[in-house]
Amino acid sequence: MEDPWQEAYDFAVEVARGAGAVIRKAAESEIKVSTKSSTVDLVTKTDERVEKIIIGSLKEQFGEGTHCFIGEESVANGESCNLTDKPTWIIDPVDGTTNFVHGFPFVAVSIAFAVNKQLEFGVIYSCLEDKMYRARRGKGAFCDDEPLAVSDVADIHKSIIISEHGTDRSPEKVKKIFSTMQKILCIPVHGLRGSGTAATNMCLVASGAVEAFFEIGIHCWDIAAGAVIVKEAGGVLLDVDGGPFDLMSRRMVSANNETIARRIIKEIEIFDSERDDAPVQKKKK
Ligand SMILES: O=P(O)(O)O[C@H]1[C@H](O)[C@@H](O)[C@H](O)[C@@H](O)[C@@H]1O
Ligand SMILES: [Mg+2]
Repeated sequence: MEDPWQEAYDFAVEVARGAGAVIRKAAESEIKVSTKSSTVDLVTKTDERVEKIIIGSLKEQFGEGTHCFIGEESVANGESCNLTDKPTWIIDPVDGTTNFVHGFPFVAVSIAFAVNKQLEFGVIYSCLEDKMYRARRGKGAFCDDEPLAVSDVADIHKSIIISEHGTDRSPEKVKKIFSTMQKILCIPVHGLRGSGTAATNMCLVASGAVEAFFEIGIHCWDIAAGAVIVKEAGGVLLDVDGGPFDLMSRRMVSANNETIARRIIKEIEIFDSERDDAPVQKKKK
């Protein structure tokens, strides 16, 4: 078959749009909040409901047996987070749950699709802004129907860099995060930013609004769709140690070009973050 995944890509766009409409509606009512890995790792009924809607629609369309699913809330409820060679959907139903809870206006639905561990496409619907970002491997990145291209800034002094603080507030990690930010700010760069959603941050890199986004502690569902979108917009992805990008490693630098990425990497103070695909019995509580 010439183009085996086009139908799946088109369907993912529609599913993401529908999921975003559910989130927008839920944002109008009272939001009940629970916590997951820490007291600042928030989850709501909407996260769970939207993930069920997305996975339910995908299963109905493509069959249960042939496709695999890695979803943020399913993993939180004990399902496996192993990326195999099978066609696999990687889903963050509400990226930016803290923003959603507080009414901070960046919340995204993130859906990616990988085959043979290679990301084939990514769809990010920034649902409060009503912007649909999408990209297919080898076929370009778009916001709505406009092609996306990363910024052409090569001088770090003329850049805006995004990073986030994550949800692990152990003092030694927070110290490293702030020390890294301080060093980057003092390069100096034009500014540091953060939208509160990794998916949206990657769309900002892809659209040229910022030069880079990096974070340690994110999960595969936060960045899988964004990885395709950044790459197809002409950007680069690297590990925070300068090695190749590894989707399951929970760390990443995405940038408009390698010069900017490597300049940031020089300043990053790396800390441990257990891999998404770490064997379950070895996972720390
Ligand atoms: O939990 P959600 O809102 O899906 O994802 C967020 C991560 O938890 C947080 O660590 C990260 O900083 C934020 O960018 C991300 O999108
Ligand atoms: Mg997320």
